[in-house]
Amino acid sequence: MILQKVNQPQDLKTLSQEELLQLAQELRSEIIRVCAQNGGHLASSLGAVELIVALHRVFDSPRDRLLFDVGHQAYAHKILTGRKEVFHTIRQEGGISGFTKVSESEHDAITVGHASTSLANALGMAIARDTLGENYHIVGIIGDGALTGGMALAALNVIGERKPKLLIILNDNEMSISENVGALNRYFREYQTKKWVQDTQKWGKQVLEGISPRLFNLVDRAKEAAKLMLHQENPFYAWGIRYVGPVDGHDLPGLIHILEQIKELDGPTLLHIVTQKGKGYGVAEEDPIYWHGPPGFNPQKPEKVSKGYSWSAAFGDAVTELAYREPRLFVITPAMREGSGLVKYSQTHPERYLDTGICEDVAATVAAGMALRGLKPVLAIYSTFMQRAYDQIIHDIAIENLPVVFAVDRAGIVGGDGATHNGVFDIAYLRTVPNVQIAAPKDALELRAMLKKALELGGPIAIRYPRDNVEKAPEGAWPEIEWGRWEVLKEGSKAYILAFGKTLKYALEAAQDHPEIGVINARFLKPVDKGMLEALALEGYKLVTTEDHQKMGGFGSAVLEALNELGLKPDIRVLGLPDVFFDHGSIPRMHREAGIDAAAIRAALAEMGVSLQTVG
Ligand SMILES: CC(=O)c1sc(CCOP(=O)(O)OP(=O)(O)O)c(C)[n+]1Cc1cnc(C)nc1N
Ligand SMILES: [Mg+2]
Repeated sequence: MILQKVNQPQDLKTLSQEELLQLAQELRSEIIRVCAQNGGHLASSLGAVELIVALHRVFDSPRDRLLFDVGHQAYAHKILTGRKEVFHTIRQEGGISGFTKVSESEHDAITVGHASTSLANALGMAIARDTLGENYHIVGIIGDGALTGGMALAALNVIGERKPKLLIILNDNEMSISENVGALNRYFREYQTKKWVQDTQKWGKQVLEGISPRLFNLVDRAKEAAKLMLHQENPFYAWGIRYVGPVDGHDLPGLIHILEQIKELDGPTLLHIVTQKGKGYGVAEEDPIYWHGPPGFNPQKPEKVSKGYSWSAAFGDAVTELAYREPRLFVITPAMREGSGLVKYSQTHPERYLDTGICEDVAATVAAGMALRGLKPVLAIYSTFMQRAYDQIIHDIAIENLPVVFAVDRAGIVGGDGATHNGVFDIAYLRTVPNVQIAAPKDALELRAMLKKALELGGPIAIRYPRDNVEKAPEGAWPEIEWGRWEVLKEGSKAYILAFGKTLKYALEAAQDHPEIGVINARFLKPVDKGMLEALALEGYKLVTTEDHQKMGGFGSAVLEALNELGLKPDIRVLGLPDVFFDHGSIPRMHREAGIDAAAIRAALAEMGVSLQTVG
């Protein structure tokens, strides 16, 4: 086993070419083994194995800085940089992160999880290096999906002008999570579709002329392509960036050779490598979408597993049905078709579906444009990724009170993806924006009711739901909902728990068998239901709010502000996530630690003197 001899990157310097090739295979086996037990970003990491071996062979981490965009493809990097003994803990409770993380290793140049940040970060590092008169290499490794992000494209614009010595590696596997989208992606597909360009170049014109005019034309196209390959129209040249490629991203000796050739070039160089997502593992090569981030599996007999009926599926079913009833409905996703439950919708309503690529800011303002011109856009977006569209929500949507519905998925702590992916700020950052309303359904039926009503009401409305399974709503069910009104789920004689989303189950659990404790489905978070709140306070009930969101600025804050406006001071406790980041791990454990679960609710009630007699 070569891997046994490798503990740090410098151990690669003495390996022979055969040993490096063997090492790549061993890395692949280890990534498959660990992803089989833990789940994780399998296909992306398999596709980057040769690249990472070549990088650590040619460059000297941690002196040289390797910046992995998104950081989900860096499993081989983690193994090669002193973490092979703990790699089996990846994404697990107390284990290493599934992304690169500065605080985890000196070899991790950036802490990531959100896409498209590596190039701006690399530019900043290059400026720091040059300003301080230091001398080391900086390499930004970015996928074709991440390159659809505005941050990445804008960074290229600055890099091309400032021209620091910087290597950018475009890892192009034609995939984001779904198939990749965008004009740049199309450019690379059309003009460097490797096979026919290489074939025609190989055959030569005279051979083809003798065969048939059709093939002759093929050569002309190849000539055209060659002209493009000579960068006549290559966009990177417009950005002032040297373009090298495309090259085979799995040809380890070739990669090492070319990296050694271009390593010392001055100014910014982009090396375009073409890889296969899932390389080296059949099922992942065949279906890089499912195997982008699978749950655990049997490595000898890998099979797709159903993760149950999720809130995302409930949303997808709802908009798919709604689109037949509402011809102006248009659904937008920023590169999260599968994650947002939109595969079926994209097939049944392709003419009213847009995947913008990984650019939430663009997606939000496209929705604004649609709304300004008579459509009813629904932007399907994860809470954490909606952070990228904050100014667009304010500036392009809320000021004019445009009818845009935000279907906010993954609201709350998400588990394995950790701090970069938790959806725990959206209530706070949306609540402060005038005209924006925020709702949280308790089940799939209520989600349908809210979606339908939101499209009728108009204005910017966020409907948020957690990463969780939910009971499927009957097809065709479109219940009404009293907009803005909370719902009493259980009467109480002394206290009420105000909850929504995942914490509703904690509230019902805390109140179970306790007649003195009532539960309210506080399904409208902005505006809160002041009428019901006033009645509860005036009748002297003790109140507990609980939310899977930062306490600061969350739902509980909204309730306190409303009580203050009402001039009421009931005995109340606000439970929410403390002012820290929650890393990857078990959601129930984090909820317990954060003090938002049933035990915490009961403790808060006891502390307010509500004795819990158990009945029944
Ligand atoms: C992990 C995660 O959240 C990923 S990985 C990924 C595809 C990246 O494609 P790329 O071509 O860059 O890499 P590849 O997988 O090797 O093909 C997306 C869209 N996401 C979700 C996502 C959405 N939006 C933002 C801002 N960041 C992230 N990370
Ligand atoms: Mg890709």
